Amino acid sequence: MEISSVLQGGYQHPLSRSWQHNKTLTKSMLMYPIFITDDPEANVVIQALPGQRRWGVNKLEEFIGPLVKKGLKSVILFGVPLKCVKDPIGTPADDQQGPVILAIKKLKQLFPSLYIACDVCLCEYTSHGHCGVLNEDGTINTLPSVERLADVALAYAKAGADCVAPSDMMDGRILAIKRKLVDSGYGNRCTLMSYSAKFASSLYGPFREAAGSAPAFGNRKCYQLPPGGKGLALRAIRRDVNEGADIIMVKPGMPYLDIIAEAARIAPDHPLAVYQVSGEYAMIVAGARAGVYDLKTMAFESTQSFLRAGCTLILSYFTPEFLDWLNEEG
Ligand SMILES: NCc1[nH]cc(CCC(=O)O)c1CC(=O)O
Ligand SMILES: [Zn+2]
Ligand SMILES: [Zn+2]
Repeated sequence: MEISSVLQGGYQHPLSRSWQHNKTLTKSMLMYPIFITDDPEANVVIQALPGQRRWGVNKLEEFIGPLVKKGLKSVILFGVPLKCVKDPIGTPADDQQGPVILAIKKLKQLFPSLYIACDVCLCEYTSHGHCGVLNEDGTINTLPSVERLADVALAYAKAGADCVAPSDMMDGRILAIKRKLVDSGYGNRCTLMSYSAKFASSLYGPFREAAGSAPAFGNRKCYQLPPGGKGLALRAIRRDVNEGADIIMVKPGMPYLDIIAEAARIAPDHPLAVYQVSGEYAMIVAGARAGVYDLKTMAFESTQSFLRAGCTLILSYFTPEFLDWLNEEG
């Protein structure tokens, strides 16, 4: 055999195997998505998302405390308002007594060093369930949409959020949010993470059940990207870089690894996040339950693929499991 044919000597030991990884998963790369509802005592199982719950503000200490002890570094909050009155402009999104703003303040007080990101969107708060403000004919009205999103983002920043993350996909919202943060003195106090390449995916189903955010009519195809639209995704990433995003995100993860790799190439100077979304998580859990693979092995394989493609940050519902699994790995 030719000398150059022999590769196996380079990964014969667990340690030398680990040196072959471009990057190895660490706890600081994980951001945990959590659902906060407006019953302060809530601790409610979400059927569609095995192992995940809707939490009330008064339960955050018992929920998050043990995870922080295990090394949890960051969370991203999603509001699930069940009691509020929704309206066409999503007024409850920045209600000072709403679940997200109360949760930011509570978490900051309980866990001062926990990094708190907030999803910024209107769909959980609008009567029509769309992510922006609409014209009479049901199309998106862009300018009031981005104005409203910027107000919501600023309200979260003022409440103490370390990061605001708009997931709405309205045109121009990164610029509008960045400008508002800067003009209000939060430009150096709050990260702007853009869901830049967010595709119109089948994999958001469990989330929409969890958050009660399915659109009342139509779909999100006029703002979320077509799954085959690589060029459009790259334009959206370049645009958001130019508009002032601090972190770029690709979403979902596993079916879009090529987009992650392209994003790492065209935005090499920005941290790159991936959202392993609700449907990916549910699919991985269901596969393990059906005996297709071992859950832990598959979950690690999924994150290895994200890191290999170029991610620096992973939003995952597996975060609590990874904290345990990474402790076992030593
Ligand atoms: N703007 C709403 C939003 N923010 C995050 C997700 C998906 C997250 C997940 O599936 O885990 C969605 C769903 C959607 O756009 O319909
Ligand atoms: Zn939305
Ligand atoms: Zn969202």
